[in-house]
Amino acid sequence: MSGEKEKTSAPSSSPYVEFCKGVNGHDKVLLRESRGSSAEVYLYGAHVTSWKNDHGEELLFLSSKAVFKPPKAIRGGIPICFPQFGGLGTLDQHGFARNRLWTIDDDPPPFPTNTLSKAFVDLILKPSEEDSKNWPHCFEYRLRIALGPGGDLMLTSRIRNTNTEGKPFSFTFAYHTYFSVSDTSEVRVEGLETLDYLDNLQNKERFTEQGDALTFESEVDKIYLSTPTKIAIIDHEKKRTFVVRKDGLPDAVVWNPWDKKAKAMADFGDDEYKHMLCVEAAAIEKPITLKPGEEWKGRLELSAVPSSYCSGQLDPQRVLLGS
Ligand SMILES: O=P(O)(O)OC[C@H]1O[C@H](O)[C@H](O)[C@@H](O)[C@@H]1O
Repeated sequence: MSGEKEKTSAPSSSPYVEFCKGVNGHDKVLLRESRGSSAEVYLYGAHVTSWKNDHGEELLFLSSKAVFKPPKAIRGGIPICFPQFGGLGTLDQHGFARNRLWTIDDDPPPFPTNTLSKAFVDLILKPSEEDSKNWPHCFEYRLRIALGPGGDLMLTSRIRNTNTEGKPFSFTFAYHTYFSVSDTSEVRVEGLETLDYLDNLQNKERFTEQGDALTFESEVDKIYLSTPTKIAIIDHEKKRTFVVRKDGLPDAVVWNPWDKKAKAMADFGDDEYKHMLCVEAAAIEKPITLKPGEEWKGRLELSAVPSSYCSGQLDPQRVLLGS
């Protein structure tokens, strides 16, 4: 019958997955694990904006000045940088995936995973007309965001070249994670010592990192190359260690804007640089090339474990070398 309102099949919520509205009415998905951990992701940018442990503590940094208004990307959480990291190409900074409205993928191809997580959502992005003008490639980008039984946050990207005329394409990529920290002066990063890096503050010149954990006293913007699958971010004050586990992502960007750049960013509080650190699992030095039909998978697994040197509960080296 004409005029009948078309029924949209709103996805059905469950105790583990709730579809709701967030800031400025943007569609948001809430993931909840049975022991109390939770995460939030906006369909805009497929952007994780919150990840809380089972005590309800927020583990990701989200700027108090974040603008939830397209085309601006949300400042904080885990922006998706695809199909271009930074200014390494002809597209806008970090590509367009973080500035697009993704949709729920209600019929994803089978997902080879060993997690029993019920708290997950599958999102999908395909190129718009506009995107195809600037980046003339056919792709399907499927992203699964899941909370593991222990509250770990897992992001799995599957990007397939769906081009039918035989054209391959290449891209660079990052999960641009903003970790919430007590104070940058209390933070050290283990796992990147002695590695080579490109310094974005020195014309991307290549250097070799010194031999012990990274500490922070000024602006840092470094692309570490061929990094281990595990990196530890130790917050001494909070007695908490973030463990970044990554697969298919050989590089890692470490970024803190510090005071001058913080003041220059309208969507970032002047003092917020003290309470965040970006450690971004990435594929930058060697762009990923896909032939038609080929699929790339990039996995990020974040966990937050109690760590206190005095109690000897956690030795970062054990975490890095352990399972
Ligand atoms: O402001 P954005 O476009 O989100 O970029 C924020 C930052 O992202 C990455 O960390 C880059 O290495 C930095 O050079 C850039 O400033």
